[in-house]
Amino acid sequence: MADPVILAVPKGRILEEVQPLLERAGIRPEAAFFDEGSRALQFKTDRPDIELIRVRAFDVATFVAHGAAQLGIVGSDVLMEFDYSELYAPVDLGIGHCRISVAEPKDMAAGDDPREWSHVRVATKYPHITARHFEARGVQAECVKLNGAMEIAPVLGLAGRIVDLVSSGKTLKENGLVEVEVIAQVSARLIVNRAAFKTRADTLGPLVAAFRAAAEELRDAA
Ligand SMILES: Nc1ncnc2c1ncn2[C@@H]1O[C@H](COP(=O)(O)OP(=O)(O)OP(=O)(O)O)[C@@H](O)[C@H]1O
Ligand SMILES: O=P(O)(O)OC[C@H]1O[C@H](OP(=O)(O)OP(=O)(O)O)[C@H](O)[C@@H]1O
Repeated sequence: MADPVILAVPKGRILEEVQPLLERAGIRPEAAFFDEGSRALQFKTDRPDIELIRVRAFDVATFVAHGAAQLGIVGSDVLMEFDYSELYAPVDLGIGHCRISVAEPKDMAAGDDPREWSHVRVATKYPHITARHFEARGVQAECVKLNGAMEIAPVLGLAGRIVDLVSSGKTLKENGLVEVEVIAQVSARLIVNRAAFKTRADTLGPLVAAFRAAAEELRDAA
């Protein structure tokens, strides 16, 4: 039998929303997959032709782009940041909804007009998205790359503004920040390695179709 297809899934907050999607797509992972306490990284499913790996969100795209995994589930924020030509993103899965935004301290926003910015210093996990956004606006942007907890940067003077994901707005609020510009809406996508999509079309074609149908069913049920 051919090697199993590897589906890369991000650990963390998306995992909960992935569960009904996998179920509807007809893939039942072994129990340890949904156990956040499990230290295993690779998991079997009830289908001998499909295995799962659980990796960091940004790394899902890397595994699939290099063909180490053939399929992945990843936020469109990650695809916007890396722009991998080896990836094909055929299905919007309708989960992991949030937006990527510019935020600044509440006090600063009171007397600030983003249309008047000429230079900004921004703390972010997304330096490429940030650079592209401000370049298109004709604003000179200096990025400080962080891997998390961007919200603490303005109060400590690391950068006046941040670019980060916002969903309920709770994280911004609790850190005295307000959203001043929305850069893009974000949701999770199914990604496929382009070369594998050709060489393993018999397995990957039906799987892409199953995820498309599962996402539509969940959208209709919502
Ligand atoms: N507040 C949110 N609401 C909805 N979706 C989100 C939210 N935050 C992140 N996401 C989505 O989930 C993905 C993973 O985000 P998460 O915050 O779990 O990553 P992380 O904890 O920074 O990852 P890691 O620490 O593993 O690198 C993001 O790429 C994004 O698409
Ligand atoms: O608007 P909210 O609903 O508050 O969500 C926004 C927060 O969610 C994400 O972080 P997450 O909780 O995934 O934590 P992490 O990035 O620190 O892992 C994001 O980086 C924000 O900090």
